[in-house]
Amino acid sequence: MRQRLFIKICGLRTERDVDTAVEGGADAIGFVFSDSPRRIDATTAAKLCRRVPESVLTVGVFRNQSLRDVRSLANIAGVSGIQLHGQEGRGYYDDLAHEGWTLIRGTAFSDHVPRCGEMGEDILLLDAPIPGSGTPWDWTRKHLTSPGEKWLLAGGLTPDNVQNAVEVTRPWGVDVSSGVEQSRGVKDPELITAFIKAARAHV
Ligand SMILES: O=C(O)c1ccccc1N[C@@H]1O[C@H](COP(=O)(O)O)[C@@H](O)[C@H]1O
Repeated sequence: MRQRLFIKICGLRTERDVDTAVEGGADAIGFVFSDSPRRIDATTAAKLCRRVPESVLTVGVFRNQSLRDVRSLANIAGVSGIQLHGQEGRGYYDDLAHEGWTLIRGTAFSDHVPRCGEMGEDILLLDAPIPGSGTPWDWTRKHLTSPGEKWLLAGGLTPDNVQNAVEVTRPWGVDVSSGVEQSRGVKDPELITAFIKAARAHV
């Protein structure tokens, strides 16, 4: 039997959107703490995190920020996971290891398929070159090499294409931001619900 697909909804900023994702069955939700139209301050994220059951992973998303800022913002928000989406090196991951966070490494897909765990991450996220842009990459090339067990497909996913994307690439999970928005940075609850339903409808 096929394993349950892990679903992360990223770039949340309101109580309504957090509740919709959790009630819809998301396994993880993301808060963006780097430059982005979805950026949220850590105090607001902390209030939102308090609405989320422990079974749902709360993730702070960072990009080329200092370790000091990452630790500080993640602690204030009270997230359980840290997603690094820049050029953070192995030493950066080593510094964060053993501090109790689930570490997600976001990286653009290229001809060299990275392996989950090679930088010390718990989950690998394969994305388009510009994260959060809503641009899909050529998923059909992924199957040339498997990136390992725990990897998330991301980049331009929508309620309309996620089922096909999952069937083609067979990821451990999926991550979406733009594809569940009514305008840049503004989530659409109906699209969040539709995305989760469509992602879980794969065969
Ligand atoms: O969403 C952002 O603005 C963002 C900023 C900095 C790093 C990562 C960001 N988002 C991540 O991008 C992917 C895919 O997004 P999309 O569905 O193509 O819009 C997702 O994993 C977000 O975590």
